[in-house]
Amino acid sequence: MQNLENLNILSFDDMPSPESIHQRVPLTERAAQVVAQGRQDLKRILDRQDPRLFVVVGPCSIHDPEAGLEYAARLKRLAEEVGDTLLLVMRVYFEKPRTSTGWKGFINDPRMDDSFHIEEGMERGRRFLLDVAELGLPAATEALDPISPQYLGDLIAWTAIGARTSESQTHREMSSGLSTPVGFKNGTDGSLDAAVNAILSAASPHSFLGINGQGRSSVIRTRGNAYGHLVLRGGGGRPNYDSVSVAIAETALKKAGLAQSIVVDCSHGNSYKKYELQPLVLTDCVHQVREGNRSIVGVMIESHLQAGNQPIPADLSQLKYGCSVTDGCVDWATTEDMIRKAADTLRDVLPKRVG
Ligand SMILES: O=C[C@H](O)[C@H](O)COP(=O)(O)O
Ligand SMILES: C=C(OP(=O)(O)O)C(=O)O
Repeated sequence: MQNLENLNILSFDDMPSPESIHQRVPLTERAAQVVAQGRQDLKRILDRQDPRLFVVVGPCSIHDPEAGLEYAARLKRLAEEVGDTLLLVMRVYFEKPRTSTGWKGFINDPRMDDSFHIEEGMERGRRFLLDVAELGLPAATEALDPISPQYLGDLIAWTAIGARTSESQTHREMSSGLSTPVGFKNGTDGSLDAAVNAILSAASPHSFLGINGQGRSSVIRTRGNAYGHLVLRGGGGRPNYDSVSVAIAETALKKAGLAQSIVVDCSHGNSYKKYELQPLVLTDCVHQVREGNRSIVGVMIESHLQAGNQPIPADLSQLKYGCSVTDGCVDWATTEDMIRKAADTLRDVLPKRVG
């Protein structure tokens, strides 16, 4: 008989179960407390019980845990300084959705040499998230592979579904079972429909295929996630952070019967992918809030120790320390300046937003 299946599959390599990766990198009491507090703070912001804005800030992707942890330590100090006004959540993005091809992130290829040691990436990714939580910082990530949350979900406080996957049923189903608030990005063409429909879909219970903690194929049945919200990231050649675009997004949410909760991504389409424009986007959003906007609950900034980005060299010893290998980022000095200015501008007005 002819072989008819797996014709394009080279191999099936064993992957440790979520349970065994948890055993190798166990959650600590301190980390659990930080994650739980982060999630609760975010939910209270989304429920308008906490007047602060949340700021998802950090590298476009983590490729070097050492530089990532240096960044996290600096961010923790800044988080303490502005914590009365802004809740800082570190971007810890390990899974990169690509427009066509390219490095797909630290979990997929932790050695950045096309060796694709996913088992190693998952364990080292979990260790990094644990270190960030131990430092006292909540973490945000993009959930791309629907199996990954079983490995990492206990260490995440906020989840993004990206512009390329907000329309995907698989990602909506997964989001309906996630333990964190989930921000759905508008499409790469700038349209809002997919994200609005995603929030509605993820709020409902779903049953779908996945794996359990032992790595066994399972039918997963979810409760639905009540904390879906919209992330405006621009697209289709134009930004959508301005007050008119925000008002249009508010109307779309209202029409769908959803809470008017919006996060503005200062990067991507909102800065025409020019990282150095992010401070201008943030300033604009902060002024909208100062002038009475009530729907903007958070912002996102792509930031690293050093400005810009770099291609991945064949000789990895040539990598510039603390510089993104995916999208361009603002540097640390600019990040501090952006966040301090936002906190100073909003300190006296945010308390009036609650209630
Ligand atoms: O944030 C990251 C990128 O914008 C996203 O992964 C797409 O990247 P690419 O267009 O370089 O593939
Ligand atoms: C991939 C990202 O963004 P988007 O989905 O908006 O392109 C990202 O934030 O890393």
